Formats: sequence, C-alpha cells, structure tokens
Amino acid sequence: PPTIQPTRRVALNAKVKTKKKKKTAKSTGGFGAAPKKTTLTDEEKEARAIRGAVRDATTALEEVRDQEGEAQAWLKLGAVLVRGGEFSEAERVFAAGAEKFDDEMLSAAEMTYRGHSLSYHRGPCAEWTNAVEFDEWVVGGPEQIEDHRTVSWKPEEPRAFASKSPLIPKDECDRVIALCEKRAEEMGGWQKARHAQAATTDMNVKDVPEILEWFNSRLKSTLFPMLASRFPDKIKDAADIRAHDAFIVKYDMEGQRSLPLHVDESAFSFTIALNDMSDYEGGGTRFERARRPGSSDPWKEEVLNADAGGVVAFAGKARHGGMQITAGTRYIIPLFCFVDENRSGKAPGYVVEGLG
Ligand SMILES: O=C(O)CCC(=O)C(=O)O
Ligand SMILES: [Fe+2]
Repeated sequence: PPTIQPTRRVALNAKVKTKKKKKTAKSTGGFGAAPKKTTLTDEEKEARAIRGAVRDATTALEEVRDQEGEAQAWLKLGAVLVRGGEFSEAERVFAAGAEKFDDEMLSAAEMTYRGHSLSYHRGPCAEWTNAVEFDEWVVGGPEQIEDHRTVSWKPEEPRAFASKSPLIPKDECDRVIALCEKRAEEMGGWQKARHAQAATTDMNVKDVPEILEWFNSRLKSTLFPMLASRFPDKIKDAADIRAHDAFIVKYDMEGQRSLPLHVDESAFSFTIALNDMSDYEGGGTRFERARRPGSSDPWKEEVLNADAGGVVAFAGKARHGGMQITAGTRYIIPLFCFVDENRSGKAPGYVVEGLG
C-alpha cells in the first residue's frame, strides 16, 4: 500500500527554513512563455531549463509508454513538474501513472500531492454572505514560515481567524458526534495511530458515509467560501480549494488530552469545533507565536477556540498544537486544505491532456 503522507509534521528542530529561492521566472510570463530577449537573467535561464526538462521528460514518456520501466518516466515527468512549480500537473501525472502501474513510488507521490481530495467537494462553491465575525491574529512569528507549494507567506502575512459565532448549527455538530461514537463502538474504539508523528484519537471523515455527505455540503456552502473570503490574496476562487484530509478528533481524559506543536501538511487548516467549550476545561488550538495584525507587540503563545459550529482557520505552516484539556471531552474536525494551482497559471490538466 502507498505510504500515507503524515498530515501533521512535528518539527524536530523548531527552526524552519526561511526564504526559499523561487525557481521560476514570473517576469517572463511564467512557465511555458517564450523568452523575449537574447540576454537572459538567471531566473529566465532557470525557467527555460525547466521548460526544456518538461519537454524531455514528456518525450521520454512517449517513447517508453508501452515498455517496462515506464513508471520511472511518469515519476520523472512528475518530478520535473514539481521543480517547475506546476503542482496541479504533477499531481495529475503521478495519479495517471499510479493508475497504470502498481508502483509504490507513484502511489506515494499521488498521495502526497492529491491526498484524499478526490473524496471531498471540489469545484463551484456558494458565495460567502454570512454575517459571522472573526477574531484575527498574525501567527508564525517574525521569520518567514515554510511555504506550502502554491501558497507562500511573507512575514506578517500568515493569519489565524477564530469565528465569534457558529458557522454551522449545533444540531448538525451533535449528529456528527453521535455518528462518530456509534461507529467507534462498532469498530471497537477510536483509531490511535493514523498519524505517525502527531498521533490523535481520530476517524477519517471520508470513511463515514453519512458524515462525508454532510461535510461535503458544508465545504461547498460554508467552509470553502469562508476560507476564500478570509484569504483573498492567496485564494482567487473558492472553487480552487481542495481538502487534502479531514478527520474527527476526540480529546478526553482517558485517551488523548493534547497534541504537540507541529505544522500541518496544508496551505490552510481548519479546526472545526463540534462541541461547546463548556463541555471541557483547557483545550483549543494553541499557536506558538501570535500577535494582533498591525501591532508590534512581542510574539506570544495564543490559544484560539470556539463553541460548537465555530472554526479556527489558519496558515497550516504556522506552528500550532492542541492545548491540553484538564476535564471533559472536546471534539473537533481538523481539515487540511491546499489550492489546486499551477505556478504558471495554466489551467490544471494541460500536461496530462497533452499525453492523450
Ligand atoms: O486541537 C487542536 O485545536 C489542534 C488540532 C491540530 O492541530 C491538528 O489536528 O492538526
Ligand atoms: Fe495541526
């Protein structure tokens, strides 16, 4: 089976890489654009080299299509696309290759880029017309946080938004909890080892059909529109948002009480509260370093939380964790999102379509 990409990653070293050199030249019109000058800047040379590599890998793929070792050619083409920032294309090439070949590397690459996004709503969403207000924080501290593929954050840009009232009615949340507890009973308990590096007591949303149907309608009507409205500079259209992974987590005194500081495998993450804060003591999404937008206050730890149906939505690469509860039970749905986008701006699918 493919290696499951951990959706949370606990940094072994608190220092994350700061500035990453951008590898493509936006100034040339991006990936695929013809160079206009004879004297090329380094960036232009790099963009041209990537275009050449994509061409070579595509040609190599065409040549070996029906031969042994073809899986290697698909992997190579995907890797070249990743290098060029063509992430939507890389995902589709890895997936197309994995479909043709029983190859562990291709399946693992598909899982890394696509996650479980095919199980979740993708495409047109409702308009965000909700009157809910949000508390806003800058998170991640003074240094540049790690990029997540298409979404990169300059210092001060990473945000966390905590809703001040529910986005989802409490009765829907109650039903989800009841369905989870019923399923856990049938399955002999909550899963404890799905995430190797930051294990939670959890259950995949995609594995519980009634919850999945509800969740997808909420992604479309509420959660994706809300996210796009909070991050307009990073998300052009809610229809481009993908859910990499979503699961229900239970914190209680018998099982898991907290979650260590980590970064998520996401551009944007949500913690969706399923029950009220009065049901437990402690708890909440704990950001290692936060302060108010526009302030020069010292960075300090901040715990954000909401009652049932409320959310905390944030840049997933800002270090955070689950604050320890000291009594009661807390249920949340962590949701990890990315944007289906090529750095060139070309419509997703153009490389795979070209392969016929
Ligand atoms: O407990 C929380 O609020 C944080 C959960 C979290 O960060 C995660 O599940 O990745
Ligand atoms: Fe997380």
